[in-house]
Amino acid sequence: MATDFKSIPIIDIGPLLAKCDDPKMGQDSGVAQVVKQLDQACKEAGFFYVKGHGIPETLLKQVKNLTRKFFELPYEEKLKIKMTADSGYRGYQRIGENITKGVPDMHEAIDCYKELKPGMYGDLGKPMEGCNQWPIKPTNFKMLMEEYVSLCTELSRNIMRGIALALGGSPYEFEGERAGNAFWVMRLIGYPGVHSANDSDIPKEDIGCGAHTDYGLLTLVNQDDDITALQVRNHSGEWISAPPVPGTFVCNIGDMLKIYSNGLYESTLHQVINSSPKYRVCVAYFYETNFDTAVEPLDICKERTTGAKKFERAVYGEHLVKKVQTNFVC
Ligand SMILES: N=C(N)NCCCC[C@H](N)C(=O)O
Ligand SMILES: O=C(O)CCC(=O)C(=O)O
Ligand SMILES: [Fe+2]
Repeated sequence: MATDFKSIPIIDIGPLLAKCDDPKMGQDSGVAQVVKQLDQACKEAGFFYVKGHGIPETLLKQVKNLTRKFFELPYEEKLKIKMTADSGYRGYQRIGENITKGVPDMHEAIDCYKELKPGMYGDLGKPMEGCNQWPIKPTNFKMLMEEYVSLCTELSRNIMRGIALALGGSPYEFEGERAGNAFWVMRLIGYPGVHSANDSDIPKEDIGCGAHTDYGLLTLVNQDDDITALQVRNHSGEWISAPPVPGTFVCNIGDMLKIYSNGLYESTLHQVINSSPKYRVCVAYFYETNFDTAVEPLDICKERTTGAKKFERAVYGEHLVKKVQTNFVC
């Protein structure tokens, strides 16, 4: 249950990563320390920063810089990889095309998804079938982003081992049938800065991305180092900023982990408002369950709550498809 947190904790996950391939990791005191911090952060805020994650800061910067370069291209160039339903919702969407709760978001983005082979998940997967659309310019775009995705996937699997322990399970609760073949989403996002009009107008603060929860298990946010724009809602409804902490990821819990944990951990509402004059870039990676997994509260979590299940089972792929089919104006 979210509390009235006023800030978001920073967790050094180094000791967890050092032991995450050891089946006895749960008995290690360094791991136990990290697990305790993860449990507290997931209960209180559903948000935490991670440091000691092993992904080089130079790579974090490179993916943001390439993303920034792409958004600086002329509109016609960006349209070459335009997102459509036929492209499996993969590709470029212009500012205002993504809508959250009926309001256009003031961001542009490239959406990428793990590629699904045709027919792989029958009718369920059909809307998401397609190949990612990578820009031809800059040339190393695809290679760098695919490298980044594979590092984020591995890191997320390891953080989920810690979260599985935090829930009182085995480290492998979120592998095999549940998330052993994890689906992923990556959004390369650009938020224009506020432009005060020349005639002393009060600068208009547009919503970069309206209040929402994320859909899957765990999100890794790699945000620009110099602009505070991400806000997280606490229990009493205040918006708490998640300022950049260079070299870290902001992590948060998605809807599927809320269900698995029977509400012990919540998928916290968050929004983005860029009130700086500068353009802001963010690369968000979403680690999900297997595409066709039917998610329902884990027994260990029901026991730790009231004994009764608080959420009905949900098929991740259905949840995602429902979202993407209503997220866009076109
Ligand atoms: N894959 C994820 N989580 N994307 C988050 C996008 C949030 C905005 C979207 N319009 C919405 O209303 O969900
Ligand atoms: O831009 C950010 O900091 C977060 C973006 C976000 O919440 C999302 O894409 O789901
Ligand atoms: Fe989000």
